[in-house]
Amino acid sequence: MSVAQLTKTERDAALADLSGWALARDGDAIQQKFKFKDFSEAWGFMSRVALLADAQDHHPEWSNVYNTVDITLTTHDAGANGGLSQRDVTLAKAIDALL
Ligand SMILES: C[C@H](O)[C@H](O)[C@H]1CNC2=NC(N)=NC(=O)C2=N1
Repeated sequence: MSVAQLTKTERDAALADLSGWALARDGDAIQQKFKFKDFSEAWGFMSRVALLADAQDHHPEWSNVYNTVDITLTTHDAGANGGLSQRDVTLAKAIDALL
């Protein structure tokens, strides 16, 4: 199902309201790298994000290397080939609220 892509103005406003997220993929995604004390802390964070993501039916693209978790948020169903939508911003805010 198609989801509305944020306009440039909406995107800039959303970004100003988030902490630590940067635009990626020519504005079609936001990305942040999180760093933890060790693997256990990183995995605990990922578990909590996974529950949030599934509850929102909106899933991150991510990778983990020991104590770091790199998250990219984009909406597959927005725009022609994926884009940034309010669903990404909502999930990013919920992730920020975990920390
Ligand atoms: C059917 C299901 O609701 C969709 O495929 C959801 C699942 N999770 C999703 N996650 C992300 N990141 N983008 C989507 O467009 C998306 N769509």
